[in-house]
Amino acid sequence: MPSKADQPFKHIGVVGAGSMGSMMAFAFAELGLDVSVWDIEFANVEKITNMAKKATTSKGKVEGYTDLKKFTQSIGGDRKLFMFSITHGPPADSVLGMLKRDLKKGDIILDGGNENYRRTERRQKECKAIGVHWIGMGVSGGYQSARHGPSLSPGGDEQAIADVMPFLEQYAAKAPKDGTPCVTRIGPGGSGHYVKMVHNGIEGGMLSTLAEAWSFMHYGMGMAYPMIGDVFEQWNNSGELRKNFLVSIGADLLKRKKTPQGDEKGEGSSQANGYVLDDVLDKVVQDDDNTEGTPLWSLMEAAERHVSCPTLGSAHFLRIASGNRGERLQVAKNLQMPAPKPIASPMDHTTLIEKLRRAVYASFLSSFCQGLELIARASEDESWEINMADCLQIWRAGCIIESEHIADLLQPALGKKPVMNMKFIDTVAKELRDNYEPLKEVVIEGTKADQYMPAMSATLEYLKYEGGTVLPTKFMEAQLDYFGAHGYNKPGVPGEDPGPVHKGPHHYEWQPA
Ligand SMILES: NC(=O)C1=CN([C@@H]2O[C@H](COP(=O)(O)OP(=O)(O)OC[C@H]3O[C@@H](n4cnc5c(N)ncnc54)[C@H](OP(=O)(O)O)[C@@H]3O)[C@@H](O)[C@H]2O)C=CC1
Ligand SMILES: O=C(CO)[C@H](O)[C@H](O)COP(=O)(O)O
Repeated sequence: MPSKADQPFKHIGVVGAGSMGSMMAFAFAELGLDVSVWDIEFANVEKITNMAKKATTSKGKVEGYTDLKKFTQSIGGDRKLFMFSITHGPPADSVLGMLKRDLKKGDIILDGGNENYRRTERRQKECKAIGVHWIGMGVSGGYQSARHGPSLSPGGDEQAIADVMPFLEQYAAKAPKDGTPCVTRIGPGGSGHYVKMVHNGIEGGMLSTLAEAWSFMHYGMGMAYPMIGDVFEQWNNSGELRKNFLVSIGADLLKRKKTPQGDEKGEGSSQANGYVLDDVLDKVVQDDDNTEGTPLWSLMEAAERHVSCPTLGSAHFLRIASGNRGERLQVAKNLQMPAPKPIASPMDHTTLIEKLRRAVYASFLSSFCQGLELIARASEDESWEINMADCLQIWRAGCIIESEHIADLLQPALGKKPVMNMKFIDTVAKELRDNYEPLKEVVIEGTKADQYMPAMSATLEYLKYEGGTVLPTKFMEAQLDYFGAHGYNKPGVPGEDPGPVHKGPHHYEWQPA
């Protein structure tokens, strides 16, 4: 890892003092950089200025600005370095528009927001015209990692990224096994934001899977929160789900009791002895208010690039249905669906929990397979030459999808050449095959008890049809030919079975028009 002396930037401008931007500012100051922070809201700037007064570990200064010109002028050095951390889309465009007049040739802007890669590429072109480098950089791990070291996926100009790499390597999370910084140049253009988008798509599949497992244990097996927390803790300690970030925070979350004082803002305060989780409603709304877009973009990309990502898709549609609770409650009155009920399984408790663990693993691994296949497809289409093993390396720490066993399984099996279908890899296929039966049993038990299992059941179907040899699409293809003369291929005919992915030469006149 480079020393601080190799780091050419001594000052950085952070654009946006939200949850992420403010935490990044203090992390940079701790690394010894002077930090100027700009935010459109005076209250945000005031907050960060007050925090800076109390910060004891900062080696550099942290100063806040609402005046953009004063902000840029405050940043020292021949070349200015910025970190954008604001809401994607028009907000980021409008701030770049205002900032542009104060930028000079050679300046570098790292966009640490979750931005759509096409917009990133547009901004790269706009900035290139004035000699400025716009680097689309995924920053993963939420505000805690932003403060202590996230997983970073920069994409864009090779030299500009090489110039900031010593700084990024200092800032990034370090892989627990060997201390390697969880950052690498992903590739040109919008590839860095693309990889972060897919990271969040995988994250969506995993979040839904784990929520389904929690619900299965709580509503299906009658287990209290701390008991489920113990199960998650055991899962996280060893085996296929070991050192898994979402499983580990799940264990912590399930044991968090309310206290008379609550947190520093009084949230979670109660004189009674409940759990903080009791206060959380079943509404995920960030897709509705358009502040986040990554899982949605992942799905749009999957559909457009013809990559089958049903675990990510089902997870996302659950989220969408959850957001409009008002509508849902109205529908509930009409649909009269049975509520999840206790699971009446012949399996004993320990056996069922073990099957559930393996079902969760199958769904997690399938989420990775789907996401990685999307990266491989995009890398080929866009000529990005993404090293897929590098993606696993940067996901080893500091990020939400951190999963030690999955990284140990996938990283050695991947390399520079994109693997278009992860199930071609024998070790991956074996793991999926070995965990198919427990996944099936869990989905059956859950479905019989009206449990919610969108991601897990989508994974089950995915495993079946991805390697299926007698799919029902035989009948679908015939119907398509019946009403649309779409043409079909014939079984056993050389050049047709399996043949290329082309329209078949045969049409049967089922019903003359
Ligand atoms: N939270 C997370 O876990 C992660 C978030 N990200 C990404 O980081 C970025 C920041 O997220 P986060 O800190 O969570 O979000 P916050 O909502 O806390 O911060 C958003 C920032 O964007 C600013 N902003 C919004 N609209 C405008 C506008 N029109 N003009 C100028 N500034 C504007 C906000 O300013 P103000 O408050 O003054 O309106 C605020 O500083 C987003 O792109 C997000 O997708 C990436 C990884 C993880
Ligand atoms: O980027 C993130 C984590 O990786 C952020 O937490 C983001 O807010 C998650 O939102 P979404 O699920 O909508 O992507």
